[in-house]
Amino acid sequence: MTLHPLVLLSPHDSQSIDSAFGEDGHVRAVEGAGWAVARAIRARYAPCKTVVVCGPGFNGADGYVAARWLEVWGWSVVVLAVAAPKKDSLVEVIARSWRGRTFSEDGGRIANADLVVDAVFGAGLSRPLSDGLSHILRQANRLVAIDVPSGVCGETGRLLGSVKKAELTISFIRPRPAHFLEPAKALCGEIVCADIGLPADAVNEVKPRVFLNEPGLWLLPVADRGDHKYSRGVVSICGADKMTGAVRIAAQAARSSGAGLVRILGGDVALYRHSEPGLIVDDVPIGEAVKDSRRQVWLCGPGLSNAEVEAYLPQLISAGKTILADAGALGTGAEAVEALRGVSVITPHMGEFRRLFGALAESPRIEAARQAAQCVGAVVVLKGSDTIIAAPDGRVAINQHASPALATAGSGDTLAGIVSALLAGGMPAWEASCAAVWLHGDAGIAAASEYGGWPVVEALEKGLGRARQRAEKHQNAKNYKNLPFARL
Ligand SMILES: NC(=O)C1=CN([C@@H]2O[C@H](COP(=O)(O)OP(=O)(O)OC[C@H]3O[C@@H](n4cnc5c(N)ncnc54)[C@H](O)[C@@H]3O)[C@@H](O)[C@H]2O)[C@@H](O)CC1
Ligand SMILES: Nc1ncnc2c1ncn2[C@@H]1O[C@H](COP(=O)(O)OP(=O)(O)O)[C@@H](O)[C@H]1O
Ligand SMILES: [K+]
Repeated sequence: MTLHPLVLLSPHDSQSIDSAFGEDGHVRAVEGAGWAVARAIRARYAPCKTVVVCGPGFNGADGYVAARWLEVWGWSVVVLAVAAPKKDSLVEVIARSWRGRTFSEDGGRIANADLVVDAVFGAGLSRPLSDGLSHILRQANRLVAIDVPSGVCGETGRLLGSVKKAELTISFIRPRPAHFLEPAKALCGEIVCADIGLPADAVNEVKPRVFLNEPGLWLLPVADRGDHKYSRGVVSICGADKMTGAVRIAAQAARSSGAGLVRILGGDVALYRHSEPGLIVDDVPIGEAVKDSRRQVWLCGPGLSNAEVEAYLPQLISAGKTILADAGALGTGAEAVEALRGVSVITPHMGEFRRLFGALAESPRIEAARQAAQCVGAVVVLKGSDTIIAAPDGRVAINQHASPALATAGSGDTLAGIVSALLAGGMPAWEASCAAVWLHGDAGIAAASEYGGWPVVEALEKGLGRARQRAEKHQNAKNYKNLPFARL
């Protein structure tokens, strides 16, 4: 058994791995980690005046090993030991293998160095970084971080103090959630992940719950000779009377991402009938429509008023439909949360999330999304530049594959349409949501390159067929070449 390539390691997972290493194994792991750090640096920088700032734990230990290798390769290296390792600890033994110049006071060395290596604290930091330490690191001109820039909480991406931005961050085995979560993400620079070996026992110890959202985490259904429109899936969308554009955008996105049939029910029926000819428009009561067992998947929310949501949502829930609730269906406070019980997926942006869940919005986004998913019993897609997809069972995916070009009105409706199409295609809710976020991001990246960075929302749907094709290609690849970090 191996660890899935898309797993992101929490500090807790790392501790489980470290205990599986045993003492000898741990020394080998630190040797491997320090060597990887030195190699990653050597591959990117010419030999220069370097200060390695070492803390008291294993992050510091990696720093001592990296210093040793850089010096072997002829670099001018000094260590600034900002805290001594614990007496008689393994870190102390490893630190002694560094025989070069060591200082305990900065004395202006950091400001004068060409390169500073931050080996002070790793991802498991539990207390805020002291002002003294952050002052020292902030003087660096160019910084390379081991594991995470010191002061970053590896699990949540929160900053525990004032953190200096790194140009390069080198992590081990698998990246950390923080490497892809704001605000930490913006401070990590290029991410390199080094393979330092993993004891077989460790794989069983790690219970991965956080993943990078890339093809291979999920599998899209592929086109088959025997397909017919019902096998590809039917999406039904609750029609709005006034904000009809949102409904049409969602409908087009659902069709462009593979739904066999998309129907709009109610709202401004005349307008919908005169819009895209591929749409089917119904003017029957919702109570009638839910009796059709082929119409299992419903999108409720884009463009809808409160009154419209009240007319649709309870009937859909009591009919046991698979529901995606977005926009207008995401109301205010505990009563609105209660009204959502029974839906499969909700897709709030941060404003909608705050309105629904109040104080929970103040928690780190990954924790907030996970708790909200447990609270509603639905998949929560917390949108943003680092969209988080949380399942009620605790699984979380973090999406990187996106573009700021998506920050345009109606882009959320596009996403809702894609999720609906994948649900209708038979994917489970979390997988459908993850895949949809990736396809949406891919369409955004493609539209940005085609329209000079500033596409209108209607351009997104045009990229969805190709996005799906790219996802199918990558999801079948064994080598995971297209990840947003380099591998060593
Ligand atoms: N499994 C893995 O992922 C591996 C991780 N390795 C390294 O191991 C590191 C983790 O090692 P540790 O768990 O020793 O963590 P750290 O090296 O971050 O050190 C934690 C130590 O600092 C103290 N501390 C925490 N916050 C503090 C604060 N604000 N002020 C002062 N002291 C504070 C703690 O009490 C503890 O003694 C990783 O960052 C990575 O560099 C590698 O050596 C090999 C394998
Ligand atoms: N800077 C960004 N980088 C990547 N994706 C973004 C960015 N800004 C917004 N998005 C994405 O665009 C979509 C916007 O959705 P939403 O706010 O609901 O828009 P609307 O309600 O106008 O349709 C979300 O999927 C979000 O993740
Ligand atoms: K560090």
